[in-house]
Amino acid sequence: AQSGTVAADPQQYDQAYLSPVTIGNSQLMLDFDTGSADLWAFSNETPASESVGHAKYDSSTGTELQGYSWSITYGDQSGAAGNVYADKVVVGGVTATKQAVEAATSISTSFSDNTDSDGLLGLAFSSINTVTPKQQTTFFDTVKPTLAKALFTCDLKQGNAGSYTFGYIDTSKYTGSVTYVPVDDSQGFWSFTAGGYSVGSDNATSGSVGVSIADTGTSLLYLPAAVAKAYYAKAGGKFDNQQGGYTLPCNGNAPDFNVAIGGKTFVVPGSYIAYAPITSGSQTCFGGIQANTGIGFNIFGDVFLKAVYAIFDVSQGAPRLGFAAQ
Ligand SMILES: O=C([C@@H]1CCCNC1)N1CCCCC1
Repeated sequence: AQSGTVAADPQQYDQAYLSPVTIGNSQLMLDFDTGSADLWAFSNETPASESVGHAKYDSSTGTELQGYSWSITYGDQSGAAGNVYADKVVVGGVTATKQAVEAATSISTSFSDNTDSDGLLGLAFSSINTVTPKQQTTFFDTVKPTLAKALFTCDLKQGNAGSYTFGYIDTSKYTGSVTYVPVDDSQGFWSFTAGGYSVGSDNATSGSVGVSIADTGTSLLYLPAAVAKAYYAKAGGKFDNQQGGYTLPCNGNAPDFNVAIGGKTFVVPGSYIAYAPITSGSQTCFGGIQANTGIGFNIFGDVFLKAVYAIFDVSQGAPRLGFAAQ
């Protein structure tokens, strides 16, 4: 049975985390994304003008799936599209001998401009994979039958390299016990329900955060508008239309955000929520907590995930998420 671990290296401000992946004879840095289900990469089929500074998948090592294509648009309206190959994919020593690899023939500017990332490796449920005419499986679903345990874990860190594991839980990576909650995979996401919250030392959790997805590919923590408002009222922040979200002082006094999941309270340090100066050198920071307006559910992105050890587990049949303090 297979198991393995791979580094998750943070970009500036932990905007995304990139991991080395070997596809055929190509080595690329991919953004592991539990909020989508396509493995796509810059490739020899991507226009040179769109792939400056990127490592590319050389599809000559793959077997083209004739007549297959893919096209994905993300929540921020970025996207990509192209052709499909079956090829060998190795992640941290775990091998998928025939993984659907989606070679990009067109890519939106936000991906072309981010030269740290050579593509995405989707880890949501394969039910939202975009390949047509025959939907393909994610890397995790492809290797799942061969894994020691049908699970993967995520250990992201603030400003430091973290890791993903496949097939095993690294008990040295967390403190205390793991709290498991049921996952509703009906929309293709790792969706769970979060409970009460509190701000700072005020430990009387109140309200209910509600339906949320765990999304390693999203930088921030998107919460109900009322919760975001309550946080920034205590943090001395404000909604800044010009910045397109809440901002707050970078002065190190941002309060923690506490949220109950499965009856256990998890703490997001205030230092994670004073996310980044709005412009270099500014004393005003863009907030790591923002309102989920227009999304319809909460997104527990990297601002939350780097505060915990997370286990994405289908070993029990029904999918579940495990969270532990780190
Ligand atoms: O496009 C996304 C995200 C974008 C960032 C990377 N993860 C996937 N979605 C998740 C939230 C609901 C809408 C779709």
